[in-house]
Amino acid sequence: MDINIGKKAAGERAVDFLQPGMTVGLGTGSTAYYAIKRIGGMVRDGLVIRAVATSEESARLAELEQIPLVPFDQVEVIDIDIDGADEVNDQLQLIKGGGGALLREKIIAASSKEMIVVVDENKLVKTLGKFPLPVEIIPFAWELTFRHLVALGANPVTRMLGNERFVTDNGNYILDCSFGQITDAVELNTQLKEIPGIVENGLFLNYASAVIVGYKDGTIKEITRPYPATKSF
Ligand SMILES: O=C[C@H](O)[C@H](O)[C@H](O)COP(=O)(O)O
Repeated sequence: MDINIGKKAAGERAVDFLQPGMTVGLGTGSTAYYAIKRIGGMVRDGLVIRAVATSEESARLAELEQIPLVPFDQVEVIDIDIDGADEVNDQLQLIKGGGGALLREKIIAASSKEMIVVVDENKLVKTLGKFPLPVEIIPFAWELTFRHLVALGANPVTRMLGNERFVTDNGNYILDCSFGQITDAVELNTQLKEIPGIVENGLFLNYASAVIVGYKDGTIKEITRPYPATKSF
């Protein structure tokens, strides 16, 4: 229960940065949930914004909350993206995709002027890699992609949902990859991008503009990037 106090504090605080007229990216997961819920309350109280969702799950929540959604292809730029993370290091590099939403999350983060990451205190790490890195792969020849990842030392495990393979919103599979401590995330990201069959991986290296950390006593800490995020597309 305590953990949700931190998630709620962080998720709700991020919403303070919204301004009327903005286009907002709605993240996925149990922390972004609190941001979406608060945005919903503000919209019902008269705040005019429009939003794009990073997953079907977040789109459903936004609809319940009466937040106006626009299809991503009708949006040129997103003002603020509020999203969670599975791990954050002190360079504001992230692992994301614990909920399987990494591909749309990365597309939306890359299209956003600001990405505010909301996490509870347990997500802060010195070195990325304790949380297995989610890698989204296309079903075609997935065994071959799996073998490429084994050769890279990824120890991949196919994500399951009950007895079936987990399938993303994009119709793909997820391999959860344990590389051990990821000391050079930039190099790993480059290596993963060279493997055919990988659609995207959960390393978000230059996206977060700020991280809001929520603690179990309800306090928050805001960490801003000392230099502007440079996004590579
Ligand atoms: O695919 C899911 C997303 O990347 C989530 O934002 C991430 O897993 C963090 O989720 P939560 O806030 O539930 O820990």
